[in-house]
Amino acid sequence: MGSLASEERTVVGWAARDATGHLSPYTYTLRKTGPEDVVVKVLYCGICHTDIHQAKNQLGASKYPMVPGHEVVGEVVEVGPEVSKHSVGDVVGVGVIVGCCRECRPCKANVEQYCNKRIWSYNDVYTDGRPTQGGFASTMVVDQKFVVKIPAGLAPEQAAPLLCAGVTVYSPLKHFGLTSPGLRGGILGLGGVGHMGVKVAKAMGHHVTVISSSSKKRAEAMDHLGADAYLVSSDAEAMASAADSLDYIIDTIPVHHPMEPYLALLKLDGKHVLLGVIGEPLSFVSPMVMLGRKSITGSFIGSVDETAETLQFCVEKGLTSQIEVVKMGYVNEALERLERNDVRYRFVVDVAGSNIEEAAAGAPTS
Ligand SMILES: NC(=O)C1=CN([C@@H]2O[C@H](COP(=O)(O)OP(=O)(O)OC[C@H]3O[C@@H](n4cnc5c(N)ncnc54)[C@H](OP(=O)(O)O)[C@@H]3O)[C@@H](O)[C@H]2O)C=CC1
Ligand SMILES: O=C/C=C/c1ccc(O)c(O)c1
Ligand SMILES: [Zn+2]
Ligand SMILES: [Zn+2]
Repeated sequence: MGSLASEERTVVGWAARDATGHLSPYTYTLRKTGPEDVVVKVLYCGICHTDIHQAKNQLGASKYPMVPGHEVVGEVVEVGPEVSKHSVGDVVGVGVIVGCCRECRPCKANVEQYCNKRIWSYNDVYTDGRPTQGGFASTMVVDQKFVVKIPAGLAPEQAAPLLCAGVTVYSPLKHFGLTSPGLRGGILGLGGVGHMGVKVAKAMGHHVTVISSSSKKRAEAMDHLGADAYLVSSDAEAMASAADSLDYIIDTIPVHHPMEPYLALLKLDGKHVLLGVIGEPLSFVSPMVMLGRKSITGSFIGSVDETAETLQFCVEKGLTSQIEVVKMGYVNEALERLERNDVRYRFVVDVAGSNIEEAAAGAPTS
């Protein structure tokens, strides 16, 4: 590594250049190491459905070139002089957020993901005016506040999906008081976030029903993930017999979908927690929530503290994510397969094992 803060680093990432969302090698520079910055050599980075939403401009605010990736596990290779949380050699994680104002109510309450001045790990602008770029890259420079230690006992590739998918389910269960054993939960959409939902909810002692768009994942859900029941959402009879049975639903569907069939599954005071990013209005008639005092709410990832808690929870409970590890050269196929619901359940890119700097020699720069 070059001497501390002396120069900007030139790194290689895989970037989308337009709304096709196709990623290709891209060379760019990172800021000099600031006093509170940690330089992270990326080892692994998970592929979240949000990476598709962003790379393909499905949220309408994408800027290119864009290096996605926000389930980043890496090794600390350099620290700024005022870094106290991390040391060179630590294995650490970086998630969706890399900056916040530190002054607003959410920041003071340590739920900085709800800061209106949050800085996203990619497709955003950092305090120095540069674009932020994510974890499908050889290296990131990140403020120590947004870097979590990966605890001993978690393999780095296993830890990657916990940094978004894992904490995204852990946080609302905790926040909404849904951690007591014996609760009956529904996991709607068995993908990257949903499969962590099954695992986390089971580890909390819940009775877990997977609600899926097909029966394809039934055997795995019941036999491997430990779900207690499995509903196919188009099976009207099965859905009707499960009416009024769930304390909560964790809804991870990434596209527009009807709400009423799922609201009907909730018991009195049941909660429907929306996690999927959907850019069109969802609809339901008011008696669907009035008659049963049901709540429809949402939740956004989790704080840095909750991320550390999620990692610890997974170590203590022996939870692992179910992943398919791929090289960076496969990332576009992986994105396509994720989009067509063909992964069990999270792709994780072996970034360090893909030699992207060497492979990209001669690739286009900014
Ligand atoms: N709120 C937050 O903080 C976060 C939000 N997200 C968002 O959550 C959503 C899910 O992310 P992720 O788990 O990575 O995505 P995945 O694609 O891995 O999983 C989504 C699952 O939803 C189901 N699904 C997919 N398409 C459809 C469809 N057309 N109709 C009905 N069901 C469908 C599938 O499950 P099945 O086969 O069982 O039907 C699929 O596996 C995304 O919108 C993502 O952006 C992600 C992370 C954090
Ligand atoms: O995957 C993590 C990000 C999720 C997300 C949630 C809500 C929203 O408006 C986004 O742009 C992203
Ligand atoms: Zn994500
Ligand atoms: Zn703030």
